[in-house]
Amino acid sequence: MFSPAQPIYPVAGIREIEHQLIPSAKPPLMERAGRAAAEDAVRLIMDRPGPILFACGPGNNGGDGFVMARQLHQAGREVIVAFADDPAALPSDAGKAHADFLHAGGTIASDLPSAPSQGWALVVDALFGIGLKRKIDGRFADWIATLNAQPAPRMALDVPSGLDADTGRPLGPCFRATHTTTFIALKPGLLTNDGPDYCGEISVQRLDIDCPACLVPMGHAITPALFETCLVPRPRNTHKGRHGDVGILGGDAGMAGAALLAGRAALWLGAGRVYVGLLDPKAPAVDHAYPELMLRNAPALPRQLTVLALGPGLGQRAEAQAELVSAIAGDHALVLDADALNLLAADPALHGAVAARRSPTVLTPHPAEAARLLGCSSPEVQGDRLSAALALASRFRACTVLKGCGSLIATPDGHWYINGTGHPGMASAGMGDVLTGLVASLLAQGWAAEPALIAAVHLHGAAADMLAREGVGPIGLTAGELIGAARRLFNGWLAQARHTP
Ligand SMILES: NC(=O)C1=CN([C@@H]2O[C@H](COP(=O)(O)OP(=O)(O)OC[C@H]3O[C@@H](n4cnc5c(N)ncnc54)[C@H](O)[C@@H]3O)[C@@H](O)[C@H]2O)[C@@H](O)CC1
Ligand SMILES: [K+]
Repeated sequence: MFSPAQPIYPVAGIREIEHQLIPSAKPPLMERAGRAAAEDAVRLIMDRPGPILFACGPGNNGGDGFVMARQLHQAGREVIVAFADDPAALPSDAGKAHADFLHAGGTIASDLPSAPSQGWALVVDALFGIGLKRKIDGRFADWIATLNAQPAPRMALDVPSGLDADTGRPLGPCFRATHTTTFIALKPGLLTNDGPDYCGEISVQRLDIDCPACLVPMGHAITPALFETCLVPRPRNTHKGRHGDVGILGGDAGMAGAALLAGRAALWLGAGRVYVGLLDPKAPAVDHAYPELMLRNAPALPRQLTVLALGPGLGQRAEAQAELVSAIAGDHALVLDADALNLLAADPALHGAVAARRSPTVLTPHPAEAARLLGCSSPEVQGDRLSAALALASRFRACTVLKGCGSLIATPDGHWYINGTGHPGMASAGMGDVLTGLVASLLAQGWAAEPALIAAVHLHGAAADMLAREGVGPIGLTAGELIGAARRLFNGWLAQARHTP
């Protein structure tokens, strides 16, 4: 069985849940959070000897730290708590947690003590959570530097201090956790941008609450459960005409490989027929390594296609621009990638035509392409990846993936998803072309755009992860190698899926 897709709430959504639940929750949410974190800590450090160091901040995140420290102290662990603010200024629940810790016999230091000779068993960051308002500086910045330098497992409560929980952007100095225990639900910033580098392994402690209907749009972390209903075996009585005709259009001089990679990915994931239209007039007429691909000069590409993917190796010559105009006008499903996106960005007159298409459109920009389409800079896109993906999906009425660490998928209806598969070895040429081929293939086989894009993005990363486990990568993994792994994995998913007739 596939594990269920976990909900993700932006900070405003978590605040709404807290607002609804905190007044009546028994035991209080902070008590539950601290206890759950203490259980995670025990699992994490098992028999590792030595004291546990806590750095507690001036808000409720600090309160979680006091509860957790009290739990571990009462369980017989040596805990050292650093807290340098005025206890009277703590919010009420945190003030109570502070008092309870002292009452249980705990002691509090006003600065981080020097490391014990045998080292800390664990360091716990309870400085700031979702209440972070600005860059951390001064004493807290010094504390974070000291904590990050400890050769011990490092655990963050709720969010690594310094990380923006919505965007995954460190606002300045940031705790670098090896484990993050997050409360109530995942937040987008833990999963995208720099978030994964700062969070380490993440565990979600729901605190036994039922998330009430939340006013803020909610996303999901992708698992195959999201597209399981599309993983349907083929009838035995079938033929290639029922599994879609894919056209890949691109491959200008020197870039034929990009289009060929996309074509092979489409074929190996099950498309019925794959045509590759190449803009380079001197392009070969056959791919001898993969003769199943039907190569054409771009003008001779059949136009009666189920899906056209425009972009891999396309270049930006006038011919490419003309292909973009005609592709947008076609009534097939359309995937726009790479230079097709750059050409679209440069011609705002086409934007309305994309949004008005009746057949599904999928956009696959990386941050620089997204920035061109939105008329802003890449750092602005990276500064709020979720908003950028949602804006593109809405503006072009197209399912959109904003690629990069924690790829974000947004739909025109405002649904969004974050992908957790993949690794840094995928930062290499041709990976995007393969993704384009995978999504085109699923569209060709009748998948709706939303599950097709979710599945292709998840599969793309999961195939890379599988190869890395087998020793192929992370470093040195090539895009071509990914295609066979994606095929293997996808067939495994098909075999695993529960089929409701
Ligand atoms: N309210 C509750 O009962 C619960 C709260 N929870 C915890 O509480 C956290 C949120 O608590 P808060 O809203 O109090 O927020 P935080 O504890 O994250 O931080 C808020 C405090 O830090 C200050 N601050 C923010 N940025 C700063 C900076 N850069 N430098 C110096 N000071 C800064 C604020 O002025 C405020 O005093 C969650 O992340 C979670 O850990 C959980 O225990 C669940 C229950
Ligand atoms: K924290």
